[in-house]
Amino acid sequence: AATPSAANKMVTSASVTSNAYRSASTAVSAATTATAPVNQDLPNIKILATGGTIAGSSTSNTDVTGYTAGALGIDTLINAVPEMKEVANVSGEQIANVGSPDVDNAVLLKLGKRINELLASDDVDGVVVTHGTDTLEETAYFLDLVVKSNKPVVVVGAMRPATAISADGSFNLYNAVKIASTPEATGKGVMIELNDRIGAARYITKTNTTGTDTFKSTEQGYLGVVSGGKVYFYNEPTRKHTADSVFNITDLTELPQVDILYEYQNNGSYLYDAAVAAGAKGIVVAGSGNGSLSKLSKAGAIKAVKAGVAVVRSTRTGSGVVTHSDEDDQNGMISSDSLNPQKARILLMLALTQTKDAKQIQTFFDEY
Ligand SMILES: NC(=O)C[C@H](N)C(=O)O
Repeated sequence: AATPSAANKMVTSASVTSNAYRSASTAVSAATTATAPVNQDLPNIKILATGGTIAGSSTSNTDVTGYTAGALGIDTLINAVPEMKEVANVSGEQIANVGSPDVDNAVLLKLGKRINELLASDDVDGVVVTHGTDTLEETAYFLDLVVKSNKPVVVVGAMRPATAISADGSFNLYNAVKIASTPEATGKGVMIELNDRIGAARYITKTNTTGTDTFKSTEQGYLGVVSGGKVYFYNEPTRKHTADSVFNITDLTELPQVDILYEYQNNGSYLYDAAVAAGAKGIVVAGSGNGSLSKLSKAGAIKAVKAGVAVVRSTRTGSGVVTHSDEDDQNGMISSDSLNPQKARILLMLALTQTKDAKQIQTFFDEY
C-alpha cells in the first residue's frame, strides 16, 4: 500500500494539477486511512481494490487510453476522496492491482472469500470493490452468486484514469460508498455503479469501449440512481443471488475451465475439439441470433457433449433471451436465458462445481 508521501509523489509525478485525485495531497496531510477516527454514527465500509482504470495513471492529463491501469494503491484512492469519510468509516485492502483483463479465477476466489469473511463480521456493514471495467461485470456476477450475505456489495470502476481531466473515478467511488451505506441497498444482490446508475450484476453490461456511460441495462433496467447526493432505488433483481444462492466457494481452490467460442459464418467444429483437447470442462458458445449454430459448429458441440463437456448456447447479439428448445434436450445442451457469454461462463463454472448433469445445469440457468 502507498504511504502518504508515496501517494503524493504518484500524483505529482503524473504532472496533474486538476484531476479526480486533486485532493490527495491535502487529504493525506489531514488524515491517513490508517489513522482516520471512527465515527460510531456512520456505517463501516470496506473498500477492496483490484486495480483497473479507477486506479490508472498517466503522464498526460488528456490521456484516456494509453495509461497504466492499476498503478495507484488503495490508500491513494481513499485519500483522494476525503468526502467519503462524511458518509462512512472507510478502510481499504488491496486484493490485486491489475487491469481487469488479468483478473483470473484465482483473484475471483480470493475476492469472494475475503468478502464473505468481512461481511460475516458485525464490524463491516458493506463492501465496495474497485475494479477495471473491461471484465467488471464478470467479477460482479461471480460475487452475486457466491457472497453469502444480504449486506450491500457495490462494484465500481472508471473509464478515465485518475490523472485525466474530468476523471470519473472519484465520484463513482464516492457514490459507491454512498450506496453501500444506504439501508435500502440491503438484499439487492451485488450492484455495479458507474455514471450515477445502479445496476444489478446479473443484468448490466459494458456496452462501449471508451464512453463514461458504458454500463447499460437496456432490457431489465437499472435498480436505481444516485442523484443530487441521494440514493434512489426503484427496482429489485428477481433472479436468485447472494444469500439465496446455492453456490459455495469456501472450500474451493480452483474453478473448472470454461471457454467461450464465437459463432461466425464458415466456422469449423475444430474449435470445439481444440477447447476439449485443452481441458475445457464447459464451453459457452456466443451463438448467432437466438443462439444458432452452423451445422459444423453444432456437430462440434454435440461431440463435446459426448466427451462429457457441458455446452451452453448464449448469443453474440448483445441482448435478448436464448430460448430453450427440444433440440437442446435431444443434444444434451443448455441455453443461457439472457446471460451474455461472459456471464454464462461464470455461472457455468460454478454450476460445474455442483453437477455435470445438463438438465440440472439448465435449472441453474433458469433460476439465476
Ligand atoms: N476502464 C477500464 O477500467 C479499462 C481497463 N482496461 C480495465 O478493465 O482494467
